[in-house]
Amino acid sequence: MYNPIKTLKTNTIGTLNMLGLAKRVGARLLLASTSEVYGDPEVHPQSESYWGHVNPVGPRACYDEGKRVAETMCYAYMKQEGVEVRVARIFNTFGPRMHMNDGRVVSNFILQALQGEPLTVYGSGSQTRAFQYVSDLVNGLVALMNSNVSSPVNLGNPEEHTILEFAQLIKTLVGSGSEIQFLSEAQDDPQKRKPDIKKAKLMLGWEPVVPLEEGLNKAIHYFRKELEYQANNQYIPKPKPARIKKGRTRHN
Ligand SMILES: O=c1ccn([C@@H]2O[C@H](COP(=O)(O)OP(=O)(O)O[C@H]3OC[C@@H](O)[C@H](O)[C@H]3O)[C@@H](O)[C@H]2O)c(=O)[nH]1
Repeated sequence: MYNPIKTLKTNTIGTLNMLGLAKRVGARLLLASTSEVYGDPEVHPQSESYWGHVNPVGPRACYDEGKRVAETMCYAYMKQEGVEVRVARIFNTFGPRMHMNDGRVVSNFILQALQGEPLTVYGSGSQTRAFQYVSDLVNGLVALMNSNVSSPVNLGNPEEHTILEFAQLIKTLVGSGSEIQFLSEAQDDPQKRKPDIKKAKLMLGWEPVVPLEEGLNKAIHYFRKELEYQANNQYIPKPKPARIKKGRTRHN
């Protein structure tokens, strides 16, 4: 996490401000919550009824606990002030126009594979994740906002992969000769993660439709173009014009 305190402030004070605004103008508020509320789960797959297993003082805590309290605040404002809330628990999502350096596994592996650098697997790579394409998420969020479901809903793709399998898949799709490099395990890294999406299917009529490889090919295409663009548009600073001194004009 780049800035834990800012992350915590955004998730707590930011959500509080938005809830106050929603109350004042009578708006329905969408909270982009996260699968991180389940922490390193003891239940698999994770359904919305699971309370989670988060280390409150670990390195992920500012994000995880920040989102957990954001959910708490939503339901306090709903019950006490009548604010309408919709809470999406979003699982790992990717697609074109994601930030190249956001540090998550999809962007890291694609960039590394395209640049011929080693793909950095944290730990043994046996931990699992389920990756969702961005347009599926957007459709789920629209369906949620248009529904009358005020309790939390998982939005994710339930197709589960180990991180090592995922590294190999990216290498194949990119056609890359990069090696796989094993680095030390990230502290408190969830070992398994897969959404139970029964609730979204039943109550929103929603499920992901974009196959993983199709989505990854679109993301790879985007990253390739971005790298080409950056290589062709290096910023070359122009020499500054000479500074003209203010003050009395000198007459020599
Ligand atoms: O270079 C990398 C980056 C990540 N990883 C591993 O890949 C897995 C996925 O890590 P990511 O950083 O992409 O993100 P996570 O899945 O842990 O959480 C992310 O997606 C789900 C959302 O709910 C969270 O809000 C978001 O932070 C982890 O096990 C991580 O250790 C690597 O092995 N190498």
